[in-house]
Amino acid sequence: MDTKHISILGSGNIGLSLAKGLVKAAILPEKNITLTRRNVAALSNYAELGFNTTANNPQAVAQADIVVLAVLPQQLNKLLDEIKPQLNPERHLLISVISGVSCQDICDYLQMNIQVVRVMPNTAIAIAQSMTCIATSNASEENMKLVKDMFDTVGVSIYINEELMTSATALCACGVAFFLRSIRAASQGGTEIGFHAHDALKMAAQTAKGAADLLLQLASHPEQEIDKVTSPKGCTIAGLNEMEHNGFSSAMIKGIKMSAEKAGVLYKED
Ligand SMILES: NC(=O)C1=CN([C@@H]2O[C@H](COP(=O)(O)OP(=O)(O)OC[C@H]3O[C@@H](n4cnc5c(N)ncnc54)[C@H](OP(=O)(O)O)[C@@H]3O)[C@@H](O)[C@H]2O)C=CC1
Ligand SMILES: O=C(O)[C@@H]1CCC=N1
Repeated sequence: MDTKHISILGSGNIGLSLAKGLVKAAILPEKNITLTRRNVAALSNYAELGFNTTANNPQAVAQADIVVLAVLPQQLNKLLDEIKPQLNPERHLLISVISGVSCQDICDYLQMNIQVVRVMPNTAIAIAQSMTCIATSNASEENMKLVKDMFDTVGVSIYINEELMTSATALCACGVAFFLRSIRAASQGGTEIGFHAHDALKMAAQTAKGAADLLLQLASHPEQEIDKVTSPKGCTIAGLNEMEHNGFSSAMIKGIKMSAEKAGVLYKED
């Protein structure tokens, strides 16, 4: 893909994670990536690394083949107003990572039939470990493949129906925070039972990574692996049941449902 130029409009947490991932996976060099934000001074470290940085969105669009929209949902309409004169449906492919905004919402707002691919990565894209969901209502198969190939190099990606995008947001994008909070809680428990905080965090994180890899590498079910840990009358089942009495699974399920509901109204709330 080294002949393409990607402009990421809205280079905050996810936009920068994406840029780092693309470079790390050698999909594109820094010079083929333009990063924008209004406070462009905050991108000075990235300019030093060789990325193009600017606050000028129309100029960034004019340079690009692929335009990534990565602002907050409530910032989108203003951005679309700004770049509309530069957008060319024959040339540009839009990739939107914005939660709660459909491909059709973008075409309707622009009053333009431009190809839009909706992508939901997570921040682990910075280390090529994203779970990325991809959907469209109007992009060509060729462009869908291009986007999937791109995101496959920075983690695992799947196509989903666009109506499941807000669910994917909750499970996979918000999910990073949910699992991190679980690891943090485990480390706090570890400190209470005797480990220094930094040791407890490392031990909890590696334990979580091993547990996830048991599922991914062995293609097994969580309960199958849990059964191997829970010795009869043992300490694991005692701890696990105590957690369940306090609503562990229920809290995670309710949180994911709440996030999915919220993801669905982010754009409309504006
Ligand atoms: N964070 C995550 O894990 C994920 C986020 N998303 C989605 O990605 C989008 C961005 O989220 P996130 O990165 O967390 O948010 P951030 O607030 O970190 O990033 C948004 C960025 O957009 C910039 N921005 C705002 N308006 C403009 C504009 N007109 N032109 C150029 N830049 C602009 C802001 O900088 P400045 O104020 O300087 O302009 C800011 O850096 C959201 O829609 C979110 O739903 C999707 C998947 C995962
Ligand atoms: O919290 C949010 O709204 C964004 C979307 C998914 C992850 N972060």
